[in-house]
Parts: sequence; C-alpha cells; structure tokens
Amino acid sequence: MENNSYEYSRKVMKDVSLQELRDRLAEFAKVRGWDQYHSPRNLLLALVGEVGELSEIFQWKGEVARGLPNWTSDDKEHLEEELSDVLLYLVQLADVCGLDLGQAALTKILKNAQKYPITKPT
Ligand SMILES: Nc1ccn([C@H]2C[C@H](O)[C@@H](COP(=O)(O)OP(=O)(O)OP(=O)(O)O)O2)c(=O)n1
Repeated sequence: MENNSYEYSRKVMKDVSLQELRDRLAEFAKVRGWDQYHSPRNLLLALVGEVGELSEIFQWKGEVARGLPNWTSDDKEHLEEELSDVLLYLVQLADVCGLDLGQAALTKILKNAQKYPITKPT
C-alpha cells in the first residue's frame, strides 16, 4: 500500500535502502498503470531531464561552497527535490533493467579502489 505522507518519509524512514526506494517506486508506478511507460529508454530520458533540472539550480551561480552556507532553505529544498528525482529515476532504471544497483555500486567502489590505490605523500 502506498504511503505518501511527508511525515512518513521524514520521520519514520530514517534509514532508507535502495531496495525500499525500488519497491515503493514499483508500487507507485503499478497503481497508476505507468509500468507500460517505464521502459529502460523512457526512464533514461526522464533521468537525463532531471539531471538538466538539477544543473539549472547551479547554473550561473559561480562556485558554490560545500554545505551551501549562503543558500536559503527554499533553495536547499529545491535541490533536495531535484537530487531525489535523479535518484528515483536511476533506481527505477536499474530495476527495469533487472540490475541490483546497490550491489553494483559496491562492486564499483571496490574496482575504483583497485584502480586508484592510496599513495603515500613523498
Ligand atoms: N512517469 C513518471 C512520472 C513521474 N515520476 C516520478 C519520478 C520523479 O521523482 C517525479 C518526476 O515528476 P515530474 O515529471 O512532475 O517532474 P518534477 O517533479 O521535476 O516537476 P517539474 O518538472 O514540474 O519541476 O515523479 C515517475 O516515477 N514516473
């Protein structure tokens, strides 16, 4: 059963897993009859569109300090939403491709560590 409450997402789900997001998104699409539109290609295009919306937030701002110290709470909330849209489409894309995104990402981190070993300063 879907639960859309903002309270639920903010307070109950303190620790969110990719599997939880995947399952909730699959339910979201299913109850709306949207599975038919959620092909890998369509989800990829939707993902790219959201990356564009995310980029717009930073467009023309110049360099931005870590932690976004001068941003308003509205700006930060907007950023949270666009980052989430990107994540949610990415999770759905991996799902309809039949891939385990969490495991794949962990494996990639291990590969990255082998490719870029820690070097001690001389
Ligand atoms: N067919 C769809 C349509 C939407 N969503 C979900 C995933 C995103 O989290 C969000 C995207 O919704 P919108 O297309 O309304 O995009 P925005 O939220 O960015 O709204 P806007 O483009 O008006 O800023 O909804 C989805 O899973 N499948």
